[in-house]
Amino acid sequence: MSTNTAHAVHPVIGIIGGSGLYDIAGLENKEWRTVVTPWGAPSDKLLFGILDGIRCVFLPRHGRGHPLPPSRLNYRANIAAMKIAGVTDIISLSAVGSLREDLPPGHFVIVDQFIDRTFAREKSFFDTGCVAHVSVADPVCSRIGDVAEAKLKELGITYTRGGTYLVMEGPQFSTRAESELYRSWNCSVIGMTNMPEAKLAREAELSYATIAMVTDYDCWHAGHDSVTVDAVVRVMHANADRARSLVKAMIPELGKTRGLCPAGCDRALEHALITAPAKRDPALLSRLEVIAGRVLSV
Ligand SMILES: CSC[C@H]1O[C@H](OP(=O)(O)O)[C@H](O)[C@@H]1O
Ligand SMILES: Nc1ncnc2[nH]cnc12
Repeated sequence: MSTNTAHAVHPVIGIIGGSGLYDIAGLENKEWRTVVTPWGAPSDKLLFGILDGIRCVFLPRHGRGHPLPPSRLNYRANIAAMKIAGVTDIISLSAVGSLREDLPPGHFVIVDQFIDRTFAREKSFFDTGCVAHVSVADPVCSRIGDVAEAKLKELGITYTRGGTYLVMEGPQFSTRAESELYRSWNCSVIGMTNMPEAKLAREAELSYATIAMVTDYDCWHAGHDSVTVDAVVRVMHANADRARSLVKAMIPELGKTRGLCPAGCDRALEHALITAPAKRDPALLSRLEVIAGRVLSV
């Protein structure tokens, strides 16, 4: 890991909790605070606190009590709120269906690719009047993935490093034909939320990684019932303690003072802006300040 102390980063760890994970354990000085963003309201208040001396910020992705479906999440507000809160690194925790025999319920996957099949969501902070194209060739931060892997090993949690997460629109689960199609594409797991979340985190120059927790075999497996919410919730309850232990173990390592992200996540906008300064829309620029002020002000 780079120790470029010329640019010392004191990390603030963001945790986005998915279905079944509406808080995190062990936080001290906890406070739920409203964070206002230029893109509207995030899913809920954010829970600020300290864990092992490291500043942490938790957001329940669907809100406490799960009132929000995947297509109605304000992904831009969620990521902007994390950025405004000073977060540098995001651990995304998600319940997923398995598309592979060797990824049974209870298994954890450190996702490294996505196929984004969502179509009814705002996917960028940028727009007419300020266009940017960031790279998402490697959509997650390998540095966070390395920490996750080391801690999963220490905790004895069965996991797989690497795998493609198919992001569907939902809210209905897949048809069997869709499930088989995604299997033929070599996808590992399926869920409804991590896109555009990961793309937006990249635009906001936040390091982001997904720990996917398998809850079911979707609907393709002849030996298992098709997925239901009951089954997902049952397995998530069993997984939740392990997810909390994992987060608690990752934070001291991720929270160490470091240099710039070796994976480049914190510099994603450096070669991404294309709109000529004279053609930029001042109203959009002022909204973008919290996300891209670092590159827009130079
Ligand atoms: C409750 S099953 C479907 C639901 O669970 C997953 O959410 P998350 O990624 O926030 O854990 C999935 O993507 C669906 O939104
Ligand atoms: N089978 C499945 N499809 C989509 N999202 C899910 N979340 C958990 N299981 C899922």
